[in-house]
Amino acid sequence: MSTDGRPVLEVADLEVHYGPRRRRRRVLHGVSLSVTRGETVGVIGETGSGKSTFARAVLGLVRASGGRILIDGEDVSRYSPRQWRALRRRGVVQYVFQDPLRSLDPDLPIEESLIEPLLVQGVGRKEAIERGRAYLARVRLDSELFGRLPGELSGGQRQRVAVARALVTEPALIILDEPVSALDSANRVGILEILKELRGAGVALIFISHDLGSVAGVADRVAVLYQGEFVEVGDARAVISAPRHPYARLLVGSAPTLRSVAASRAERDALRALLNA
Ligand SMILES: Nc1ncnc2c1ncn2[C@@H]1O[C@H](COP(=O)(O)OP(=O)(O)OP(=O)(O)O)[C@@H](O)[C@H]1O
Repeated sequence: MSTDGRPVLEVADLEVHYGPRRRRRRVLHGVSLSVTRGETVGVIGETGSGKSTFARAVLGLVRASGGRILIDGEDVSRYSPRQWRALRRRGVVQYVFQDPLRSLDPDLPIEESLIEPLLVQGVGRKEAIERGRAYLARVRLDSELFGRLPGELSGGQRQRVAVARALVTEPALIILDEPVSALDSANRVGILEILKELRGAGVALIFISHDLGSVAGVADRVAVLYQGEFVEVGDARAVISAPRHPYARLLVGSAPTLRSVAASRAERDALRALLNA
């Protein structure tokens, strides 16, 4: 891991509410997290705990009702929707969703999808293609697939393209919201390996999942979200081997990917190898 200790993301006392005034409901409460360059932080929690809301707030897709968000040193807390759009377009912060079709234009060949953010940034087409291809190779996508439409790829291949697309602008921070949840076990392990490799590249990653097993081998630190609050944040190995908060203990004790009979032996072995590497 290469980290210079400088926070790429600083979130302090974040509050998010949903709903109109009288039925206003608090979904995130006093959430604080800081992520440094080259660091991967896993955010885990059960369904409805507020994981996606956290991601959406950091991407400016939902408005925070309180607290502060600093991205690469810039206070974005009071940004207007237009400023947020400009920030996302600059490619400083990128995202990968569970369903890669959400981040890829179904009518654009994948190579075009990949170079689009670079063209928006003013990079010339020739250089954009070169850089795009380099990232597709990095996520181990066969060059004969570059001209295909997203619908002509498998789910795992599409997710590799989405990861390459997130990387191509060399962002400071990538937020991955359940990036492997929809994949079969072979593709899941493939994407986890790629994410692990990224740790050495200086990019900060936030890896959101309900599944501790997926996060375990990739994250340096783990933050456990419970009913809209981080109840435990710490070194991944420490949280996994000796969780302190009762809810974290429950999560660790029932981590499905590491324990369930539904997970194949090959998947469990591969995850253990990642965990021990
Ligand atoms: N746009 C919205 N308007 C109102 N309530 C919402 C909205 N989006 C999410 N919620 C509610 O906020 C809470 C947190 O949702 P969120 O999607 O952040 O949870 P999550 O931890 O990502 O869950 P999952 O793992 O199922 O995706 C849930 O109770 C959800 O119903």
